Amino acid sequence: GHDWGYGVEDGPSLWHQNYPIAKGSRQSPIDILPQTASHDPSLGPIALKYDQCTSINIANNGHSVVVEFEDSDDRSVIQGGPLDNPYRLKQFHFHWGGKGCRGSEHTVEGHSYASELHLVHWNAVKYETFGEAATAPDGLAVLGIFLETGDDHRWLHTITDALYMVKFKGSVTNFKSFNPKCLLPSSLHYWTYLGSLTTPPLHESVTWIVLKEPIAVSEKQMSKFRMLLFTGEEEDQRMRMENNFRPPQPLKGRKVRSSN
Ligand SMILES: NS(=O)(=O)c1cccc(F)c1
Ligand SMILES: [Zn+2]
Repeated sequence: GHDWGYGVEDGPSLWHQNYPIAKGSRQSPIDILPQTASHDPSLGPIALKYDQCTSINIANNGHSVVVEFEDSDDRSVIQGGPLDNPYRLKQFHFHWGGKGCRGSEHTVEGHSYASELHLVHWNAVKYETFGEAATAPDGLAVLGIFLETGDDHRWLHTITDALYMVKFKGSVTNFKSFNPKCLLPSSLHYWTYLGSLTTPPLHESVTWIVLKEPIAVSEKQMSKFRMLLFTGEEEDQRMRMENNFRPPQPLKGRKVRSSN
């Protein structure tokens, strides 16, 4: 049922009631301090092999808008950097704020961005299914990309133009042959640390790779995300989908490494 959300009655400060790991030792997101992040020369570049990727659909799951991918083989993977294996692309989704407000999950020296894109990958070398990987300490790798408001993003239109089709919670529509490579910034320099899912069940199974360079999107494009609803078509109380981000969590002694 509806056991968690981002409201006053079910928001991030209450998630620990049903998900005690919310107070765990490797929770996400975090506030990243670039000066404290150690430059690790052993950290190679990340490689994104998305050319054969196959998007399937775009859906409103009541918490975010998600684009799912065909993950029955290694056609689209992230590898290198802190990762020992290639991790298979499963889905991507976004977190954002209200009009003109901040909405990213990770922050950089307390600075938050308008939105944050998460590309979710799983370790299909060691685990049979995404579900199994999602509960393993080295099961998932999530690539985080900051979105800041500025110029129109040429390729984000493909996504924002489809959002009207998935306005209500539970709606899903075809979304074929979208390659998320077009959403990457020019630099793949990153910070990396061991963390968790940023929504329930908050499993501590994520190697986070957060790109330093944000991408620019227009306020108009951001406003289209805010026309999505947390609520279903049948519900009479419409709730605009916005501020669907978890605030930074305690670092608890973790080290953040920098690619360079
Ligand atoms: N926001 S996130 O940590 O990327 C995430 C939350 C829940 C499920 C998932 F696959 C990814
Ligand atoms: Zn996310």
